[in-house]
Amino acid sequence: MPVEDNTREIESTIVTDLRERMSYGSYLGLDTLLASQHPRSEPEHHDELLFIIQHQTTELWLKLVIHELDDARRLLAADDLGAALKRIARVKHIQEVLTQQWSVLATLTPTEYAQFRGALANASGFQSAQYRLVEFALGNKHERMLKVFESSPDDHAALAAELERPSLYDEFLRHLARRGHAVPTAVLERDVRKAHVYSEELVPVFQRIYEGADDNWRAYETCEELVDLEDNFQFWRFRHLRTVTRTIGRKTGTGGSSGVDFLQRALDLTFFPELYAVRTRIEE
Ligand code: HEM
Ligand SMILES: N[C@@H](CC(=O)c1ccccc1NC=O)C(=O)O
Repeated sequence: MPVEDNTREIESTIVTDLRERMSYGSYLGLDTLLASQHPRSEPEHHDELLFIIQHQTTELWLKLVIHELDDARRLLAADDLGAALKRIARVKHIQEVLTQQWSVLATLTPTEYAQFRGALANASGFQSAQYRLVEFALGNKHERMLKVFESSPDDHAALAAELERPSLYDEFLRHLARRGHAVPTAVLERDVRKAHVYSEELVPVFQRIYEGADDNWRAYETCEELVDLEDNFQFWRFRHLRTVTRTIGRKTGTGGSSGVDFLQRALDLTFFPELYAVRTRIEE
């Protein structure tokens, strides 16, 4: 039943004196967070705030993705597959939010973007340290990507450390080997500083897991979670590519790349190639 004045009574027990107490804003650090949007266009272009917030929200979610992937790797190394799966499931949901979020930026027309693009100078998403950390954590290592971070020592150090760490896939494959699966030695002893490359000998390992799913349920489930993760990552890359195409066409990127052609080539990259290869071998 709607009340007459259409106003909710503020209950008398509600805490209103926050002088000596921790508040919502102080807990969340909102003074810093909400003072961190600095449009560069002059006079300020209305749509630059959208552009900044779209990137900042992405970076916040990427921070959580890194946190979850770090813990998923720790749990895989401890052979705790069930807990690792929970972390991966959360990452999948974040990826879905990030992919959906492109529709907000798609409200930016090419004309509007052109009016403040100059203010971005040579800044580019290519310089996102957290995005590169996630790519590395998933196994798309590329040492030369570090060069662009030489001017920010903390980011450079974080990426250099990540380059040396086994990826999520490396940890899963090591776990499978400990459980008696015939993961090739060359795969287990690979140089983790390099991108994972397709191993023909690894496919039968997954074939056995898929054929005997009932006996390897957790491993089977993890395989499927990883496929979801890679699919989701590609969906994000695709939406980025389409947004770039509709916003700047075939212009070169502010980061110096060819633009859409460069981004298109990222769609040929794969994190877990054997998990896709095994599908061809599933008996009918
Ligand atoms: C109108 C919006 C956007 C345009 C026109 C655009 C354009 C581009 C272009 C041309 C590149 C290639 C590098 C370069 O030369 O600059 C690039 C890379 C990249 N952008 Fe964007 N971008 C947009 C929005 C975003 C957003 C919202 C994010 C989220 C953080 C983002 C993240 C990235 C990342 C991570 C890369 C590197 C991709 C890779 O290495 O494969 N971009 N972008
Ligand atoms: N590379 C984009 C500029 C851009 O999108 C951007 C600029 C500054 C900070 C983040 C960005 N996002 C993704 O590349 C362009 O060429 O228009």
